[in-house]
Amino acid sequence: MPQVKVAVVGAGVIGFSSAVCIAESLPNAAVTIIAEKFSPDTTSDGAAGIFFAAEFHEIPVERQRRWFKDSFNHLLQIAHSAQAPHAGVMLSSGCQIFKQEPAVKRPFWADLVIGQGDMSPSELQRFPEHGFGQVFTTLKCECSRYLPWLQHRFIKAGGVVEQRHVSSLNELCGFDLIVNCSGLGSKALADDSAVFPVRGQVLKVSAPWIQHFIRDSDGKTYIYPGIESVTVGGTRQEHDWRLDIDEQDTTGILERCKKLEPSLENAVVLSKWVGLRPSRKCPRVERGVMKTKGKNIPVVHNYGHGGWGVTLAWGCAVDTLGLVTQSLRDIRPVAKL
Ligand SMILES: Cc1cc2nc3c(=O)[nH]c(=O)nc-3n(C[C@H](O)[C@H](O)[C@H](O)COP(=O)(O)OP(=O)(O)OC[C@H]3O[C@@H](n4cnc5c(N)ncnc54)[C@H](O)[C@@H]3O)c2cc1C
Ligand SMILES: O=C(O)CCC(=O)C(=O)O
Repeated sequence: MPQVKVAVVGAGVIGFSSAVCIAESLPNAAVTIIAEKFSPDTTSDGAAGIFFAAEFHEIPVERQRRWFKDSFNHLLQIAHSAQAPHAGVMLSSGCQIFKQEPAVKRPFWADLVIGQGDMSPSELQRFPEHGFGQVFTTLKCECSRYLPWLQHRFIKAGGVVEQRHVSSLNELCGFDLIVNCSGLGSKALADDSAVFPVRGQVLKVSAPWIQHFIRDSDGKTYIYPGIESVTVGGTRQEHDWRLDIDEQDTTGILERCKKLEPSLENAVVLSKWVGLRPSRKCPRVERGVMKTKGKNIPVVHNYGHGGWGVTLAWGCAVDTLGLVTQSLRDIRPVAKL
């Protein structure tokens, strides 16, 4: 019989990863995921889902390496299994190109992906405006498949799913512990003014001959072949809440991407999409407490992953599980978890 009631707010890649980790690891926790939007309507659903990350300067790099490594190794196992197409996970090889050689040539995750190395001058000839590049094989996780797959796993582990808007975490005072994975919603739910949107527009095109990804290091031009289509992007517009398609952005994306991959001239545009990255100076993965109706309810926050939520989701979920376990030990020291 479950002894502790846990609410996870948010059904994007951060919420579902956390909920699955908790439900599968703590058999005595009854876990309910509560969210306004589920797949296919979350921000996570539209992400290209490439495993890549920028460094957050306020978080120890070792912690970020652990997030990346835990995520990468977990999804690599899925990529090498028969579950891969169902989960939307695949290996993806390609290059990141730079106008000039960067000051930091090796990102913190360089040795955690596969076969990272510098491009040779002859490989770079394809990109006359770029003077430096790196090739590597990483993962791509398409959340429009991954989220339903995680939901299935969550329900199999005894999890319960509830669709509704939460106006305040106080509404959840019937639970013993709350895990807040509400992304941009944390601006209101956690009263966190540091959370802001970074608007991103991408297109999905049909171009099955494109097999390798290309990313300009400015983060605004990328071509990511996926399971059924190629994602081309993008934009990074800070504090921009517009969710409608901007046709000027569409034109700019196609022009920039065709400069890197001229054969896109023959691609057919299948769809256009805008998402708001739940951004913050750095993600918040930490314990807090909510005082309500004379009770202290532990809250574990896991939000604010900006443009890297798919990449960091499993690693942050493992950290979240650790924080949940510590919090439950504080409130139920003798209970079996
Ligand atoms: C164009 C674009 C491309 C991207 N590409 C990549 C990529 O290639 N690789 C990568 O790693 N990342 C990428 N990202 C970033 C990634 O999409 C995000 O970091 C990730 O989706 C964040 O996940 P999340 O679960 O925190 O948020 P979301 O997916 O936004 O989920 C938030 C959840 O919280 C719920 N919620 C919020 N407020 C409330 C409330 N008050 N009541 C109830 N429910 C609430 C929502 O309904 C939703 O279920 C991209 C983003 C964009 C926009
Ligand atoms: O930046 C990238 O290369 C991948 C896409 C992404 O993470 C984003 O647009 O947020």
